[in-house]
Amino acid sequence: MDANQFLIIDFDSTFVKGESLDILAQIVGKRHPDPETLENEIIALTSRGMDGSISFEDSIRTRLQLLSPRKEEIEELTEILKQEISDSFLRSKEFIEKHSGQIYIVSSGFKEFICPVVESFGIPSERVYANTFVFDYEGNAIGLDPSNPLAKDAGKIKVVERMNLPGKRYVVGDGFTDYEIRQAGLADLFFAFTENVSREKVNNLADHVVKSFEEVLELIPDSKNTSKGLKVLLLENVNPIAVELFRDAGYEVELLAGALDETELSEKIKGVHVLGIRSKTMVTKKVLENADKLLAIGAFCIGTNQINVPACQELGIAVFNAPYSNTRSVVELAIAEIILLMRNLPDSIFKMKSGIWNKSAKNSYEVRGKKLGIIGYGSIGSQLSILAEGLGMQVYYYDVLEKLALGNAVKCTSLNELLAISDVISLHVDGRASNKNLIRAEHFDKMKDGVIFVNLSRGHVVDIDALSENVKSGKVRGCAVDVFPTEPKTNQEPFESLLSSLPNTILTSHIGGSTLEAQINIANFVPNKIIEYMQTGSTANNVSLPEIQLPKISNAHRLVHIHENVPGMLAEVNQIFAKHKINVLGQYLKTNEKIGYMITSVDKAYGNEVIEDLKNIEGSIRLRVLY
Ligand SMILES: NC(=O)C1=CN([C@@H]2O[C@H](COP(=O)(O)OP(=O)(O)OC[C@H]3O[C@@H](n4cnc5c(N)ncnc54)[C@H](O)[C@@H]3O)[C@@H](O)[C@H]2O)C=CC1
Ligand SMILES: O=C(O)C(=O)COP(=O)(O)O
Repeated sequence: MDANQFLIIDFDSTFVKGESLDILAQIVGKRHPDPETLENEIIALTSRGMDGSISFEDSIRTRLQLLSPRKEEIEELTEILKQEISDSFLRSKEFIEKHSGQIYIVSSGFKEFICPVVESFGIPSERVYANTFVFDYEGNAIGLDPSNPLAKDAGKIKVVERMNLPGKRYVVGDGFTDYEIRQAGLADLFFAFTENVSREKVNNLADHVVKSFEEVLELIPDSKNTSKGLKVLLLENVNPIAVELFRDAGYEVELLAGALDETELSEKIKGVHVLGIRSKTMVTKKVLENADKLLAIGAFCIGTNQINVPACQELGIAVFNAPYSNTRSVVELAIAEIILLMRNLPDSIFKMKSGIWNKSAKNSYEVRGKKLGIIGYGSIGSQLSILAEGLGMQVYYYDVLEKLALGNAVKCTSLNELLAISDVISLHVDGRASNKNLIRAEHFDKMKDGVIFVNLSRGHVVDIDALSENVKSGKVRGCAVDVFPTEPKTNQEPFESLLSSLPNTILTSHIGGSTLEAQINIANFVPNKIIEYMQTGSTANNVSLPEIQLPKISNAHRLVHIHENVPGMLAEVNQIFAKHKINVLGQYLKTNEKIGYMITSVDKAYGNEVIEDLKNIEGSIRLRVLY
């Protein structure tokens, strides 16, 4: 626990297992004419006071009048309570002793029996806020000190207000009066403690319902680690650096070597807050329907076509990728393959390995002076353009978007123009669905005879049957293919392709971006973006939500509200802040055609109702609270 964090703990049914006055009723009952009725009356009054159905003041006064305990009976109660400390508090004794300076007991019970119990945990009486008895001259408790705020309704609120603790305050208790502290905006979180008793009404109002004190400690958002309890699932052998980064940031990480299919992932995704994948894992609508906790997806690669991004957008899930981390690796492989294919080397390398010497210049050419046609002039295409020019190639490109021609590259105004002019064709379009079979039989017909064809983009972009036919016929003199319509999920699964037995053909196992440099770059880039998003709400570089870049917050809360982009949303949100008298420190809103992404920084004081009201606005998709 950080030095600026404070725990405010209730006593009855929280620190100890039972309700002190109920136990006292049993003790007093020994000298009472009708002990059973007395006990039942006390229990009923305690319970009604606890769940808020009668005022606390009435509940405690009536109970005291009924009991009128004697001093020695209170001492007997103290001894019983020492034996009745809640199990999880006993287990956490060392923690409590260590942090006792930040732990306060705030109870509507009585100091006379609370102090001796909690003192053994290192909590001194100065940090116990509770009522005190008023005794008559015979030693009978006849009332309670009326000047103590805890003797009245809303007493806990007054006490905590006066304590004025300088930092984050977390209230742990089982009763409505404990929740009231949070409701009054005087606590940052309220934990409904159910180890001994569970009150539905109170649980419904809590930030967290916990079964033990250890659970409270797990959930306390310590300022260095706001990610406790958040789960990250990483698939497809993402570089271990990513695992380290997430773990260092406090996440619980599971790393699997291969991809998962839709059914497997639909099961595995449950309870996961962050999913990390590469190009193989399909994040479909069905997977997303099962993703009950998912906040962000990291594509540890460039392409995001494997993710249903529109569905993520509708669900308010942020999707991040690494748009430039493996660009150079793909380009270098493309260059290498173009040179190998122009020299007709793949087959002769293979022959040498089988002991066949074939020194010949047949079908072997330099790349210098040849025309390279690049389809898709994005990051990879344009980088290839520069390197290929460095080798003396004449570059032509075609892109659906207007792109700046780098160096001496020449823009083609149509795909057909590029196909007809190029000696080498290299595909670098993205994997959007409409690019399925972008290159098919009719396009091969338009290419030069003896063309070299390279595809390092996505498998479904090329009609494999048509490519195979054209390699067989010699129309395509050589091809390199790194990506396939169907690829194995793991290195253990077999690979089959029509292209396997073709001449002058290089087949690689989707390793265009698989260099150590690229994988290290990606493993640093993606987790950092996701961690930043989770901590600050910044969506810079994400591909599903509107982009907002924000600094870290201190001494404030940030409420992230993702909603349908409908008119009046900003006004509705701000009406709720106004209604609850919330001070807005800063507000940022960005929309796209479908959704709005709004971040509001507020000062610390806000109650659970604000959250509920914001969630209930029609068109709300998701609400996150950042500390
Ligand atoms: N083999 C591998 O290991 C790798 C493959 N890739 C693939 O390469 C693709 C391209 O990567 P970047 O260049 O970084 O992406 P990018 O988004 O910067 O570039 C793609 C370009 O293709 C253009 N385009 C899309 N459809 C087109 C069409 N039908 N005709 C003409 N132009 C079209 C776009 O306008 C864009 O300029 C990725 O989306 C990914 O699928 C990326 C990295 C590694
Ligand atoms: O970056 C991309 O889009 C790729 O295709 C590389 O995918 P990978 O991470 O090697 O599965």
